[in-house]
Amino acid sequence: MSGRRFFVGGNFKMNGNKSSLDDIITNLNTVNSPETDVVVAPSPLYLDYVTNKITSQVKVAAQNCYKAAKGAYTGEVSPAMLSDVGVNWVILGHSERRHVFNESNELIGQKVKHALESGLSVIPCIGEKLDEREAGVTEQVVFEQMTFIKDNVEDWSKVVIAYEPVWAIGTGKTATPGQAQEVHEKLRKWLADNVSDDVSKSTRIIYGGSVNAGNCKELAKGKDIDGFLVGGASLKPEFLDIIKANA
Ligand SMILES: O=C(CO)COP(=O)(O)O
Repeated sequence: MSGRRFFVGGNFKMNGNKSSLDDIITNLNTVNSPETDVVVAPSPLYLDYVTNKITSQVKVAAQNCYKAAKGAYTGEVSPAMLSDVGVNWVILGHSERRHVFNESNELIGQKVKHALESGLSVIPCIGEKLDEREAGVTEQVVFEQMTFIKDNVEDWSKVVIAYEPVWAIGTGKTATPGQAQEVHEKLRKWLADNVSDDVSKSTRIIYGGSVNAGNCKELAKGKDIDGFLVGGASLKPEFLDIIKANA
């Protein structure tokens, strides 16, 4: 056993309203998986709503935040504001932030730094696009993304890395357990070589990209796969099965 607690995140993306969130919360409030960390990330508008209704066994994350505590940044949310409403986790550098909203490695690094300094735990996301995988540069891409993250982290106990190959997100095309494990193993070695053995052994690396109730058990067998970041299936009752994938 690795000693790394299984971790399952649900990224609701820009989905849900009060009524559908109520259904999801009712379902999640039946969760009984004390050995697993469960975190859900609703739209920022509903963070307070979900935080107030969900069982304390499930933590709440933001899907993004800015790199400053306050100021003239129209439309942005700060880590200080998240803490103020009881949200202690944030996803940063998600593929949609990188590729739809053009967030750079530099900006993501700055956000990671500020969020950690503000006391949040972070889930930085990395992953290659299809053309990059086909060109054989997956490692190069994810290692470069990791470098910008690493340079901004002091306390790795507050970091869960999410490997999400862009070509597997929302496409129904999951990485095979072998493909996912291969990259996770390389990322763990990268952590050993570039940070420390301790950090490599203790940091959770979770997989995201079309995870569902049908494929989660096989994926969870990968020795370097410490859980999942789930999109579409986290909005459905099957999310509970994914939470129990390693049981
Ligand atoms: O982007 C994801 C989670 O952050 C994955 O999304 P899907 O599970 O919908 O492919």
